Amino acid sequence: MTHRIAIAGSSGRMGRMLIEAVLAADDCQLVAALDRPDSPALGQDAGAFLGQATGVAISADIPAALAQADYLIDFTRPEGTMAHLRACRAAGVKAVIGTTGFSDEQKAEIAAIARDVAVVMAPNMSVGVNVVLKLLDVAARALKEGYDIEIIEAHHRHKVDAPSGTALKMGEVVAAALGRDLKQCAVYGREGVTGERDPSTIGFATVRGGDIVGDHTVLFAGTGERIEITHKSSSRATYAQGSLRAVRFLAGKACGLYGMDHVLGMA
Ligand SMILES: NC(=O)C1=CN([C@@H]2O[C@H](COP(=O)(O)OP(=O)(O)OC[C@H]3O[C@@H](n4cnc5c(N)ncnc54)[C@H](OP(=O)(O)O)[C@@H]3O)[C@@H](O)[C@H]2O)C=CC1
Ligand SMILES: O=C(O)C1=N[C@H](C(=O)O)C[C@H](O)C1
Repeated sequence: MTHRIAIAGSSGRMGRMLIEAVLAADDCQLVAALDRPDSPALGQDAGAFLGQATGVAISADIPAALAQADYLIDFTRPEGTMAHLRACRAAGVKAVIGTTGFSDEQKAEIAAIARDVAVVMAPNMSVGVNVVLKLLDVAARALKEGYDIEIIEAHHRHKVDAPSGTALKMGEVVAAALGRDLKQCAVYGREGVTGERDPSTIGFATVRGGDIVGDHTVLFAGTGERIEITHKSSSRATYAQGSLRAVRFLAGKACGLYGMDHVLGMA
């Protein structure tokens, strides 16, 4: 079976990685590449950055792109993803969403759209991070008492949202395992005279610099010992390969909102 794929944000860091992965996959066909209406890349061949002619020109015409596609893979920004998803619902095109930084209202709208069309959404498509999420559930349940929990993430200088979607997901997993609500217990940075640490909190620290692809550590700090569970990405190819696994998973689904835990058989 050939999966006909449109890529949104095709000139972005992930967009390019996805185009390369789709072109290399025997069971996938690149049928459209989208960018913003003011992008200087419009009209260029989607494979130009690889020195490859694909015959697919980068365009801003969302309905025309989706008319040729069975799937859209979207790593853009929340407002872009929402516009693309509404068009996916209208066109009956399944979606893989990697974008992070959605508001609660946007997440609710995505869930509503997924009642009509199948969607995989995950803040991190790598197999490794999704295994780490399972490890965190086990660790948090075992370390319920006497351990302070801090989540530290580091990314490249171009990242616009903080904490990362992955760090927030890690916080949600840990909070759920402890029976806490992340919205009530998260502390996003500290400054000045903060007072002693409240043991019921989950702290977040964000580092931005250079070309760091994506590092995440969850620290369980007790008395006399500490446990650190760390994942480090050294290539965006893992996110692209995870996205193609999500496309193949969606082939068998008509509607519903799924995560990478479903795709990887770990739900
Ligand atoms: N789930 C996962 O595994 C991963 C998720 N991400 C997430 O993916 C997203 C993109 O990351 P990255 O590729 O590094 O970002 P880039 O900034 O490199 O690329 C974003 C692309 O989306 C386009 N874009 C921006 N805003 C809009 C819009 N409103 N409508 C349509 N297109 C738009 C950009 O165009 P222009 O340049 O013209 O603005 C660009 O082509 C981020 O949210 C990031 O956190 C990243 C890696 C892995
Ligand atoms: O913007 C990035 O680069 C990344 N974003 C995702 C996130 O916010 O968690 C995933 C990965 O860490 C890379």
